[in-house]
Amino acid sequence: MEKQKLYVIKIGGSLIDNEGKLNEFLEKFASIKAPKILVHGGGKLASNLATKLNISQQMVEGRRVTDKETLDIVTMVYAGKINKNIVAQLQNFDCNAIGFSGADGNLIKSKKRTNSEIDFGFVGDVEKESVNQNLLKELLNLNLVPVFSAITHDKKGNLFNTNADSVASVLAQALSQNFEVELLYCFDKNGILDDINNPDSLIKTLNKIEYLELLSAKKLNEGILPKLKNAFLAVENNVKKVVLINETKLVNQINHQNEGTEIYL
Ligand SMILES: Nc1ncnc2c1ncn2[C@@H]1O[C@H](COP(=O)(O)OP(=O)(O)O)[C@@H](O)[C@H]1O
Ligand SMILES: CC(=O)N[C@@H](CCC(=O)OP(=O)(O)O)C(=O)O
Repeated sequence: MEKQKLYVIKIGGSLIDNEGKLNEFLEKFASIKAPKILVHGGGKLASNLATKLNISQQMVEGRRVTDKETLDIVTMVYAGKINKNIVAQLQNFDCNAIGFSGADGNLIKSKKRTNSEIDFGFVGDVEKESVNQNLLKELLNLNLVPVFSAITHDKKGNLFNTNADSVASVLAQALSQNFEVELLYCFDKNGILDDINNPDSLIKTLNKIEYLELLSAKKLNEGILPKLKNAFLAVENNVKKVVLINETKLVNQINHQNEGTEIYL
């Protein structure tokens, strides 16, 4: 039997930081007819609040080192302010959104990140087995639209900060068992650029070998690193289509006009 199409769509800091652009995006997202899940980051907003509160922040390879104070900030900002605002805006566009952290309904478990030379603190890593896909399927069957922040839990009472690109990837991987999943990473560039300063240098398709070449040529840095790592993990784990696109191109992408960078093995 043919699998039903499902979109897993991830948005990040620069869009969330701009109320007007975010609302435009959410109106387009709400208009997608197929089942869909939204995953949001919000790193910029969390960094701004931390600066105001004089709590210094450190990013390593696109991931935030998260001490207890920072965990409180990201929980409030991601699972609170941003998640609830997005849900309210989607409701305004007649999209029956429901907001979650990974702890809600035990939807996404994570394990403290330990496989690194530095201690990231309260940062949790996720894998496709971490996703409670039975509950997610039930929610989608009810025509609800799950909206995820990147806060997860270990089921021992601890919350963890998880990279939002990783959350989107594992959701897409887990749901690929039952759906034909298209994973879209929406961000502020047109896709992967060969020259970060030239918006016309879009790379339309990227396979693993070309990716490793870009890495060694130092053409990829910081925020794009977790995005690409997770994009490749998704295609390696049966996600049907993975594309990195400009956040203004969502409707074109849904209408099959490929405009960003499509990821291949
Ligand atoms: N080769 C590249 N092509 C596109 N973007 C790149 C590249 N190298 C680095 N980047 C940077 O990665 C950023 C996206 O990562 P990030 O800011 O973390 O996005 P988000 O918050 O949406 O997850 C882009 O805005 C860009 O500055
Ligand atoms: C562990 C870790 O790095 N978590 C991320 C979660 C938010 C995120 O990914 O936000 P963007 O998608 O807007 O970058 C962070 O705190 O920045």
